Amino acid sequence: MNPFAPFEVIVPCSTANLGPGFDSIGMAFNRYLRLRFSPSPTLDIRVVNGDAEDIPLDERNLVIKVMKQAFAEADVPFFPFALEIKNQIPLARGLGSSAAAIVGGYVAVNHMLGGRWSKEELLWFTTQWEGHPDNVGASLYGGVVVGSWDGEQVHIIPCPSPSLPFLAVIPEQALLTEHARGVLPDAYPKGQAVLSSSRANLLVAALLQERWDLLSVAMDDLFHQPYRLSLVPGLKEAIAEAPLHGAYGVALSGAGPTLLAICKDVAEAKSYFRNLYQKLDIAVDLVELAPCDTGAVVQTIDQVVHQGSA
Ligand SMILES: Nc1ncnc2c1ncn2[C@@H]1O[C@H](COP(=O)(O)OP(=O)(O)O)[C@@H](O)[C@H]1O
Ligand SMILES: N[C@@H](CCOP(=O)(O)O)C(=O)O
Repeated sequence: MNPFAPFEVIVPCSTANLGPGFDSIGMAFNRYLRLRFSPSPTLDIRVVNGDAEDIPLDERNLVIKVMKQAFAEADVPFFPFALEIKNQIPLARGLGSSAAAIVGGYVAVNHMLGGRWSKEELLWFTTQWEGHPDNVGASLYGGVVVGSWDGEQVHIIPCPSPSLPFLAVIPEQALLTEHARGVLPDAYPKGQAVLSSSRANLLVAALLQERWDLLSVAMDDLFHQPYRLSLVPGLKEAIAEAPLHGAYGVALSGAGPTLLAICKDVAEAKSYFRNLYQKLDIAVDLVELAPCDTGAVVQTIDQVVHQGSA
């Protein structure tokens, strides 16, 4: 058994895409995955509370798979420990639960190994695992991130979060990201790609210049949302109607089925979404979220350690 002082990794959830920023833009919010590690002679995984009832409590657990890979990258043999999972991030709803687990696993190994990896290296490892930098970038850095990954190199620019109310509309039915990526085309007609890319550019400029009036146009996407409409009841109506009912803009959160509304009047938006999903006979949680501007942290008994050297 390798001795280490007990510690906790705290990782924020994330939304990805914000519409046309597909696989590129992410944003962190104040719902967290907490992983508490302590020494143990055997691998002992417990879910203390929260949304993690369906996850395996053995070596098939995503956090453990990621940690084994991280130890292998570091050329250090894996050793057992006790892990308590407290999870506020709903699973398979488009709020980056898997990215949080991946970031949490790498950050934990980095801490156990004395912080050998920089933040950029942690971003590279976690992006390679997830296949896109939007969720892992947000969970690692916090705030809004704009990034790019070509399969070899990853670049992320963290930007400030908008000071606006955010509303997550979280349906009870799960949707695995793998399934929602499977419905996307392999190629796009030029006009469609150019228009969607121009909206992504407009979105970044609108966020930086606080041009909230442009969000409904700038969040209109042609890369993924049209193909996911059939998997997400309510998405089509919400895109057309929510900007008339308290939202500056609305998008599918990640691969869905959660919708994320950036609000000018959160009470009006809540009332709109409540009515919409009542008509569709789908149970939803309406959750107000606040931006999380710090990414993953490690907390020991007496200190908070921000991850990776800058
Ligand atoms: N805390 C966790 N511990 C272990 N596995 C997790 C954890 N969080 C998520 N997962 C795994 O990730 C899956 C969901 O990932 P995904 O389909 O990408 O959805 P999302 O990331 O949008 O929540 C879960 O079904 C589970 O297998
Ligand atoms: N860009 C990805 C984001 C997936 O996010 P998740 O939270 O649903 O895993 C995509 O749109 O597929």
